[in-house]
Amino acid sequence: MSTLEIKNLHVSVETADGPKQILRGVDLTVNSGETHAIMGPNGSGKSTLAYSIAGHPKYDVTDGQILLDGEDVLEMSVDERARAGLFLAMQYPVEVPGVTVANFLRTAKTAIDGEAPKLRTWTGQVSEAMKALRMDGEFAQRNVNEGFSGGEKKRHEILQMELLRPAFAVLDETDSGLDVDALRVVSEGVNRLKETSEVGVLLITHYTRILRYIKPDFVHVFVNGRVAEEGGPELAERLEAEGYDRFLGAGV
Ligand SMILES: Nc1ncnc2c1ncn2[C@@H]1O[C@H](COP(=O)(O)OP(=O)(O)OP(=O)(O)O)[C@@H](O)[C@H]1O
Repeated sequence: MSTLEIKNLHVSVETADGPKQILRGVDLTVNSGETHAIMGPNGSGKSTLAYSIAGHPKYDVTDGQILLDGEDVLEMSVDERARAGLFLAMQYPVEVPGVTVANFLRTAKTAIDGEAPKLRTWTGQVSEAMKALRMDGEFAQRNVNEGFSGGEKKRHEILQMELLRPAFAVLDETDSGLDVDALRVVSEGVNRLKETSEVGVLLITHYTRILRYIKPDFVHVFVNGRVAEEGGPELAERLEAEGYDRFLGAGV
């Protein structure tokens, strides 16, 4: 069993007006096999947490710790974090012109495992995962995210996750922009990984609809760079019914 611990995390970002403090003391522990939903109003710092875990250079950790089984994640480079088992499905996946999906996936798998996967087994795994995600086979020959629709980009993020089989996956608004069918297909992908591995999931979302497919064990409400409230799945239902007014008025 693995544990991802976030302790008293403070993060600032460099802006045109100087550094801006975004995270102001986040504490969160995710164990293998658990699913944690992170909800909260726009601008409360959810993506900042995701990028800080992944190691985006724009985000400066000014205090606190991120530990993976006691190892200091903040000392690791981005690729070391990926090899250690951390995965981020991005809110806005970037285009990589000139690199096909097939090449990208195989290169990532090779970098993470330290050896190239056996071609025949790998090709079979990729086409099976693509089929399960209702992705046309020709996708493998397209350049990463180039001309992909919003839904196709999100499916591609989940395809990577299924094939790379991380210890911890952070899904940053993977549900946004998906139609109902795509939402179900993407959720099934996450659930397949949950059923066949001990993955711990941090699911950033604005909507409870994805939580009907991917059942969270815990829900955390982010407000103004901190966790303002924590609870079980019922908390998500309450937020949907009541909104965030009670937090915003309280000056948390
Ligand atoms: N590079 C940056 N330059 C300036 N401000 C930034 C930058 N990155 C983040 N911020 C600011 O930090 C705050 C938190 O942003 P973040 O994207 O983490 O919030 P969020 O909770 O994910 O929001 P949303 O729900 O709208 O996606 C916002 O006010 C945002 O404008």
